[in-house]
Amino acid sequence: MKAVAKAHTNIALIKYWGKRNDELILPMNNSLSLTLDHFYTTTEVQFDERLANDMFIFNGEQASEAESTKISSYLNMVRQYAGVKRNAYVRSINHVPTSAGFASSASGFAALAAASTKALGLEVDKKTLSMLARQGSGSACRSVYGGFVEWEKGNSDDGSDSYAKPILPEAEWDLRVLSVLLESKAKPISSRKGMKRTVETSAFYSGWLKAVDQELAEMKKAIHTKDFERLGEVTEANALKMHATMLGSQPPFTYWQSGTVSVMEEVQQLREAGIQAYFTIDAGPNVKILCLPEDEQIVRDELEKLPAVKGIYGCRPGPGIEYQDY
Ligand SMILES: O=C(O)C[C@@](O)(CF)CCOP(=O)(O)OP(=O)(O)O
Repeated sequence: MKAVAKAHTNIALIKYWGKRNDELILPMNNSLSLTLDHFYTTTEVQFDERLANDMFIFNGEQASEAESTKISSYLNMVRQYAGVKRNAYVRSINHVPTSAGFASSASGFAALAAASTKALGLEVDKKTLSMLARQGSGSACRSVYGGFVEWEKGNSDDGSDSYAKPILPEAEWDLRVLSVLLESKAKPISSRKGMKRTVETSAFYSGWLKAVDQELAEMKKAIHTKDFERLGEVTEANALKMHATMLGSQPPFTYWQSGTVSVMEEVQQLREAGIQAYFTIDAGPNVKILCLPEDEQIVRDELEKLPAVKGIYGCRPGPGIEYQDY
């Protein structure tokens, strides 16, 4: 059987930063994200007993050795879950401007989880799909739903209570997320490595955990009351706390570059001029800016003046996983 699924990227507003179980990808804290419309992955999966081994075509090319190993071990987990041994043909296309600074692992593993289970004829509910996607990459579990989504960290050792749940559908609040692409020099430390070093060595990690639940509660209140100013304030404060934990790690590290800081300063100046713009930053130098639709153009105009800005991609709240006919 063959199946095709489409999953969108998401941007965390309350960050997932730190695991309590590396193997099952179980987080230390709850996180909350917004699924985006523009950036997505479409993945086709076909299981066929005639295949001698798994085959991957990624963005039209044979996947690298490292990529193939990663996907194959993920498919082994799905095969074990389904009780089958057949190999698979996987064709994935990332509609994410490769350098846009949006990690495509979230949309990639969400689409792979959906297409592989569907290709095996499994009817999995969204909770199960979220738990399967989580085992590919933590943030992928949130892309199962559209709009605002919370990832419940869970407390069990087997991860059976660690999955995403919808908070507010994408059609309910029309915001903008501008992904600002900066000239990035060094290859940042991967989020997986970065969070591991932080959990194991950071002098500030306990402060992160102490603050995050309160910030999450404040953000959920801001979403339910559509208080954009509060949403932005909490988003920015949470991102800064996450990045502060890295500065307290051994050895210390940061993803920020001079261009990152120049965008942060511009956002502060926009607010002083009365424009409601707020930033968040993930495991890389690029910055994502939250603003209201009516302010998108002025925010773009000001950011484009910055020498470090190489591109700006505008996104709106996007949908959850979709299966495609073929
Ligand atoms: O997205 C967020 O909540 C915050 C971050 O982007 C901050 F940078 C981390 C995402 O980590 P991910 O790539 O999911 O890690 P994995 O589970 O080790 O694969």
